[in-house]
Amino acid sequence: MTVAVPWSRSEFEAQLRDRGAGYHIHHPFNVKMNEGLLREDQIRGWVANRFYYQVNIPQKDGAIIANCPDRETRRKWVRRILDHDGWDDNEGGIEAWVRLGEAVGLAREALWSQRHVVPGVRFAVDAYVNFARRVPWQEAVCSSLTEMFAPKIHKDRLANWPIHYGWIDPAGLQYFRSRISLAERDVEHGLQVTLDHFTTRAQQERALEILQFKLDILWAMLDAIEKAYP
Ligand SMILES: O=C(O)c1cc(C(=O)O)c2c(n1)C(=O)C(=O)c1cc(C(=O)O)[nH]c1-2
Repeated sequence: MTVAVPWSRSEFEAQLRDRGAGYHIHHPFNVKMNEGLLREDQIRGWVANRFYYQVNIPQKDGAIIANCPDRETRRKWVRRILDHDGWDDNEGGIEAWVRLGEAVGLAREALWSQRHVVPGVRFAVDAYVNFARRVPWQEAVCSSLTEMFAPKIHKDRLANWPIHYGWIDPAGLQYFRSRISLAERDVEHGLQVTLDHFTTRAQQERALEILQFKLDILWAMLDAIEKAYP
């Protein structure tokens, strides 16, 4: 039996980055959003449904920490929880998302009630959190690497929403602005863990499968949102 040679670190990273072709930036609903083709109720539907992702991210990151015996990793990973939940005077990403909601005409209570969250979005997000709970922490870290592709999607929104959606107060877009540098920092750490841990060719291929699983979660969310707001 021949055993495939592992990819070099840089080739492995290139393979991971190639998976960006399947990122939800290319989903028809996101393409329409970016081109200014969505109605107000469709934008509101997306914001209300994505809130379910936002509020679950800290629980997902808490699950990774709960499974991780390495103090150095935990010291870095815990920042992600604070980024979303906030601390002291920093209101955090979840509150910034609520402000985005208000800017598109959704009451704070409408977001927090989660009454607009459709089943497909709930199932997809829950699958992500449950994955992080049950797999080795390095695999859960790997699943966060869709964030490699997120700065571009945030930048697109910052560039295009003010042009196409004049009815949205640009101050509401602060969440997207804040995520660009945070995502870059997160990816640097997540990639380092992934490149260090998945070293045999079989493990590297497993990492690509994990990344695809996460890409599918994001894609399935937009499928469900697109269907709910035709
Ligand atoms: O708006 C987006 O398209 C998008 C995508 C992703 C992603 O790729 O998972 C994240 C975010 N935003 C985001 O804001 C965020 O905080 C975040 C955390 C994570 C993660 O997997 O830990 N992904 C993402």
